[in-house]
Formats: sequence, C-alpha cells, structure tokens
Amino acid sequence: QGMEDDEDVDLELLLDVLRRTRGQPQVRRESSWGAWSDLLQAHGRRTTAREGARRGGKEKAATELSQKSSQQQKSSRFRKDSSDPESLRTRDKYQRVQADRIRTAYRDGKAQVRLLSATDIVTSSSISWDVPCALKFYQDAYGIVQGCTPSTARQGVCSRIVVDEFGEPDEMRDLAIATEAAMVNLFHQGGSTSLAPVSSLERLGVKGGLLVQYFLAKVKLRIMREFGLEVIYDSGALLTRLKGDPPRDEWDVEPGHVYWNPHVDKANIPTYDYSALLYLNTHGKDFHGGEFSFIDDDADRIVQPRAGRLLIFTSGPENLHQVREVTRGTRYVLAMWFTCSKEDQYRDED
Ligand SMILES: O=C(O)CCC(=O)C(=O)O
Ligand SMILES: [Fe+2]
Repeated sequence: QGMEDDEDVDLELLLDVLRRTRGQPQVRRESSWGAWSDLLQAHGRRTTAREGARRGGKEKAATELSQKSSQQQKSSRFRKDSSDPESLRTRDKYQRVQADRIRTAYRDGKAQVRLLSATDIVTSSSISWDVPCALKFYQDAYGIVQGCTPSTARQGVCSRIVVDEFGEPDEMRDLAIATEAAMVNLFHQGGSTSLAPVSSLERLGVKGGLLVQYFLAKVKLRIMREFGLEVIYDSGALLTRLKGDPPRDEWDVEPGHVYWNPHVDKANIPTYDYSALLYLNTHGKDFHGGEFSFIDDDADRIVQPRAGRLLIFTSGPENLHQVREVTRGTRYVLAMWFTCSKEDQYRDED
C-alpha cells in the first residue's frame, strides 16, 4: 500500500524543467552595489517566446490528463481542518509527495542558478520561467476548475513569474514600518515573526491596513492577468519578519526555530493554487541571507528579494522552495495565497 497513490502525481514531468521566458523580458543592472546578471542575460538569450513554444508530446499528454480530470471532478474532496477520511487521506498523500520531492531534490553540491539578483531590475512588465505542472496534485484537492486551476488554460505548463517595481518604494517602506509597529509585543519563533494581516487590520493602522488590502487586490488581478484566469479567490495572507539576530526574550516561544525548511505550499494547505510574495525590503542592503530558492532536481534557482519585487508561482510540487536563513539584518515580506475553490476561499471567521 502506501506507494500506489504517488503514481497519481506525474513527477517525471518535473525532471526536465523547461526554462522559457515570455515576450521580451528586459533586465537592467543597478550600477551601485553588487554586480551580477550575466547568467540571466545568457538565460534570456536561450529562451523563446511563450507564444512560439513548441507543444511537445508531454504537453499534449498533460492536456488530455487535464480534460480527463475535469470529468472526474468529484473523485475526492479536501476540507480544511476536517478529520473526515477523505481529507485526512488527501493531506497525508500531499505530505508524502512533499517528502518525496525533498528527498530527491534537496541536497548539497547542486548548481546554484541565480534567476534574479537584488540589483537586477526587470524593466519589462514581467519575466517568467515555465515548469511542467503536477496536474494530478491539483485535481485531488477539490477537483479542477476550468479557467483557474493551474495549467488548465496552458496545456500543462505552470510558471514562476517576477514583476519588479510592483510596489512603490514609499509603499514598501510604509508597510514595513506598519508591520514593525504591529509586531511589538507579539510572540515570535526564534528569528521569525508572522502576522495574519487581514484579521489584524486595526493592529496595522489605517495606512498599513489599506496597503495590505490594496496589494491583495492588486496581486490577485495581476495573477489573473499573468495566468489568463477567469476567477480566483483569496486564501490567506501573512506578513513575516525574519531577523538575523533574534532577541532572546520572553516572547520567544520556540528558540532556534527553523523557518528555512524546503516545502510545497499546497502540501501544507491543499486548497492553495497560487502563491505570491511581495518583498518589502532588499537583500544585500537591508539584510544578508534570506534568498528565495526554488529547489529543482538539477539546480537551486534563486531569486533575491528586492523592495517592490513581486514573485508569483503555482503552489504545487513543481515549485518546491525555501527561504534561506537570514544571517544579518531584518527581512520583511507580504505572502499571499489564492485558490480556485470558491468554497475554500478565505473568510475572516476562519
Ligand atoms: O518569504 C519568502 O520568500 C518565502 C516564504 C514562503 O515560502 C512561505 O511563507 O510559504
Ligand atoms: Fe512557501
């Protein structure tokens, strides 16, 4: 027993990560501190426009699978916080797929590919890297929602997308200040402090609260546009502060807490479909360490946080990732998750 379910997830698709960019992404290098982007430029030259992408056999198979999936929509159902056997089975299966991905892909000595450094600025509207979707993984949570579930509109292709200057410097600074104020006298786990902003709008103050609501809506619209979706629903948000030198005080409920575990967002909350990270400050300037890394079988692919940078990606096992340990300074991020399941959308009472 045990292993049979794993075959449902088409993980061999993950073995050959397709790297393609869409349109004509442009990246400029900031002249002041740090110097890097040759790798990126080399990458850009090798990529082809998404529209011109060849539809290979794997993608065709993925389309067929997606069509088949839509006919079997009600085959299983995950319910958040539920202990019914179906939900427990789904959660258990998702955790096993995550463990499998970690076992295969998380190891020392891998190639380190920097997709974007903090000093690179994406000047085109966005830059994207495509990865094959783990389609079955999406189906099992609540069925397929055409026009929303990752890849249903895109022949089995999932993505990682970066938009720079999504938030203005002033907005990012104001939100970081509001976050810092809201986190006074809050419990923390070692270097990590998190706050669910939607249920703590008063705590964030008028400006901070408005900024969170504004960016939730703006990010949602951007995801719909980037992925060509008809609908999408909120599924939760978190403001997180990571400190390189965590204070050893009475608010520390878990000294030495490890927040840099590799994980699949959807393995932890099966109804998540799209993940978004809006960085409020900048690697190398405001903090050291704290890089975001996609953990692929062949390489780690790194995006360094930069104030105003939006990183969005599909939440399934095609996007195993980690945030690396912050070694110095303080890092702020607004993380947001979205679902295609109307029934599972975030409600304040949750
Ligand atoms: O802060 C980041 O860059 C990533 C955070 C993350 O992966 C998560 O909260 O699930
Ligand atoms: Fe995550």
